[in-house]
Amino acid sequence: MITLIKNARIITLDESFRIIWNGYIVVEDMTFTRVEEGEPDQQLIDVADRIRDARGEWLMPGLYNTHGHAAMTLMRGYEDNLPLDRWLKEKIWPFEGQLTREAVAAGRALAMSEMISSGTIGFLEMYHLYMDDFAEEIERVGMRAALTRSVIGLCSREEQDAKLEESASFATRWSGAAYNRIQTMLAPHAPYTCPIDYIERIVDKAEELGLPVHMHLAETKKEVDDYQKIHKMHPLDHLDERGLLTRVPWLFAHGVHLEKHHLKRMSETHARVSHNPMSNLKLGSGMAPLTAMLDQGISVSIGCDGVSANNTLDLWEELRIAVLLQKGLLQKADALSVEQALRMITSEGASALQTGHSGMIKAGEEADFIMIDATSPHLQPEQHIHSHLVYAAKGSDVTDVYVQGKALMENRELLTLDKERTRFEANKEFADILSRVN
Ligand SMILES: CSC[C@H]1O[C@@H](n2cnc3c(O)ncnc32)[C@H](O)[C@@H]1O
Ligand SMILES: [Zn+2]
Repeated sequence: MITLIKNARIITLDESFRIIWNGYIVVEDMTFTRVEEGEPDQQLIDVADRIRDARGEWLMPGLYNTHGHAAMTLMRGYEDNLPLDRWLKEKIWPFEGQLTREAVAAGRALAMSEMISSGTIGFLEMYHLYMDDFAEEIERVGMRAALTRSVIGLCSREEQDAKLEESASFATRWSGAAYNRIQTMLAPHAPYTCPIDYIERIVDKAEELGLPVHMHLAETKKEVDDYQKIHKMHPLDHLDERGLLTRVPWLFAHGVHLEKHHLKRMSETHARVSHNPMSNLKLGSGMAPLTAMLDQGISVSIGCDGVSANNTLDLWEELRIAVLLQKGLLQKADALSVEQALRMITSEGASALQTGHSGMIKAGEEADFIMIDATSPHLQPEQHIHSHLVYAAKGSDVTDVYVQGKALMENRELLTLDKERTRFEANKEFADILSRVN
């Protein structure tokens, strides 16, 4: 199957960061075979099975959301004013205790629907319920994902081991599935819910299986202060003292309360960070030192976290708040470039998920791309497209989403999810749980 899309503005976000102002792409099965400037020749037109005129729409890499809990879309607006520890203990965990298999599925369908609609093609999922169901659904829907069956270790040694075993067997089962669109990691929830010995056993297992490890880290000051009182050190120093930072590739979520020496160590050990500014603001957790992380050479990508702490899965909004926060906080108008910003939601996100995609538009790469309606007033004049993507674009500007050459959305219509049914199920399941939890 050969698809030709012509008359597109191609925002490659490749190593050269070039824009092809009028060009075309050729997709053969799952792969870009040509990404070129100008008009396609007649020979190409003759062999193409499908030709589409993009009429100047912008064509760019899909976005990556590198930390989240998809089922939590069901809890959108459920609690807006509590800090993390009280939010978890008083609201989230009791609600999650009531989640049925159907409710989890409804929340996840809603999350995927929201992500695809706004141009996100890949995401990291950290959760503990019905992960096989989710993997099967992602395979069917066509997104990319790094999946973790996460564990909380506040239980007996036997229970900890059983959870780790379940986590590892899930990871082994799904690693590389769906033509490599699905990858897996192990994921202790956080240092305050997983004793260090347990984290060490998780790292042992990850090392044995060749998997990365994902964990919430230093999200709130309270959590770090409490940890210091008990262990006399910061959680990251504790991981380092045990030699755990160098044994596996780490992807930490948050990293709000870190000192300079932590950033240096993270850089030295190639730890990655998923920066979640909206969640950190909404839960009153603070603001992560994003610019300092980038200055240290740390690979930083962006995550929306659970919707109940955000309250959307719109990565455009998330990126904008990330950039503006740094500028305001540092009183530095050039704190971050648009190139650094866009890489965080594309190539850095792709590398964090480890699905083997570069997150760039180029020949030879798997054909993942999104298209953006460039006719809206807020994207004019069109000259500074990179700037518009960071400072003006919205999720609703995205019209088309393709992964491995397959359309997940065309002309704003979702093709692998039923939007109306998803909406209905989410409302039904939320109402059902609410009647039991309150
Ligand atoms: C078992 S991992 C999934 C678990 O994590 C909880 N959670 C959601 N958001 C956050 C956050 O920002 N920090 C810490 N924990 C969080 C939630 O209960 C999920 O079920
Ligand atoms: Zn989280």
